[in-house]
Amino acid sequence: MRCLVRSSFKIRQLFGSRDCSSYVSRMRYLMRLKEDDEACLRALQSGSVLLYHKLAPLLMRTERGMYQLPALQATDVKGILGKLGKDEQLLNSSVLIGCSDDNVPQFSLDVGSLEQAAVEELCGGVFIDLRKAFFLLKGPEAPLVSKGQALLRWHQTHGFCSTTGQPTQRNQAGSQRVCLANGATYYPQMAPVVIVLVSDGRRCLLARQSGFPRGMYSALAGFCDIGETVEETLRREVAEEVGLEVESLLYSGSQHWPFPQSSFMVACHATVSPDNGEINLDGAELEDAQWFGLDEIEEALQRKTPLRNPKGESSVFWVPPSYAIANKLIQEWANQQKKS
Ligand SMILES: NC(=O)c1ccc[n+]([C@@H]2O[C@H](COP(=O)([O-])OP(=O)(O)OC[C@H]3O[C@@H](n4cnc5c(N)ncnc54)[C@H](O)[C@@H]3O)[C@@H](O)[C@H]2O)c1
Ligand SMILES: [Mg+2]
Repeated sequence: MRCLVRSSFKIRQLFGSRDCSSYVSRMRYLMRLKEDDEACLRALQSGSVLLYHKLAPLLMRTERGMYQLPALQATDVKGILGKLGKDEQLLNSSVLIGCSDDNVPQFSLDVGSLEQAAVEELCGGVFIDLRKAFFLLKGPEAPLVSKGQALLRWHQTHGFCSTTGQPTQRNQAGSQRVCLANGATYYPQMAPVVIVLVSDGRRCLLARQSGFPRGMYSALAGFCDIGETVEETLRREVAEEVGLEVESLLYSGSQHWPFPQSSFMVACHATVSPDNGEINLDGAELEDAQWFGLDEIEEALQRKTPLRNPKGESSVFWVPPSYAIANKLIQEWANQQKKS
């Protein structure tokens, strides 16, 4: 199996236009905040805070009917806590998630212990389940909100050491937890997943699980087994799910995917021989898998929202929306086909 990586091209494309010195200073600043609890606590006082209620992020509706993240500062959050008669110390349980381009440290905080409606009223926003919120936000706000939720979720589910059973204690940034009994350090985790768009040179292969929304087909995906390389997972998943033997692969990009929990999606293109393209479906995981030609794919890519039949279900073929890395793979394949 051949493995091709468009490395130098990719690196220039991703980072070429950035102001390198300010990027480096921002990353060094974040690094320091992860290591220095007091510096992180000070940074929090002048930082921006994304609020969540039981892991649902707070969004604001704009005058044009769109949604965005409210620009809350730490002082705003203290004001809200004060008005609700709650201890300002709750702010200190915020976790560090990044630093904006204009050097403002960004945190996320779950206020699930407060009354949801009261917080919404004071903020002029609404807490929306991430599955919906993710698709309502534009640009870098969607990955930021999913990162904030992923880190909060990890803390909520890793309060105890799996060896001693004793409580673990977080650092101020929330980048790690330590067991006070045996000193074991735990770091936030993502589960690696390979997502692959298989092509036979003329058509691409998309599949659907029974739980997908009606009519939606996506690229094949699968979790990496422990000890596997990306290449091995890709080859195994394609063999398991559709019974095909991959001949070559090409890395495309990656994405943090928050559903159902944090996955690290590694996206690739792969080819199979057109002479051995007969699909042999694993019915336990997939409901259907089909080869699609360029015309069908282009039509599906142009469908912004799926068409609905009178029962409210989509009856046509459509593909995941632009935020999903599956969409990027399908788009790349279509562009490549049009060139050749
Ligand atoms: N962002 C995108 O464009 C996109 C597109 C398709 C799928 N996905 C995501 O890819 C992920 C994996 O796809 P899949 O469901 O086909 O995987 P899969 O083919 O590996 O099948 C899932 C099964 O794998 C097992 N499994 C092994 N390790 C696991 C782990 N760490 N967490 C959960 N289950 C594990 C479970 O038995 C589970 O039922 C899904 O979470 C899905 O949301 C993302
Ligand atoms: Mg799968």
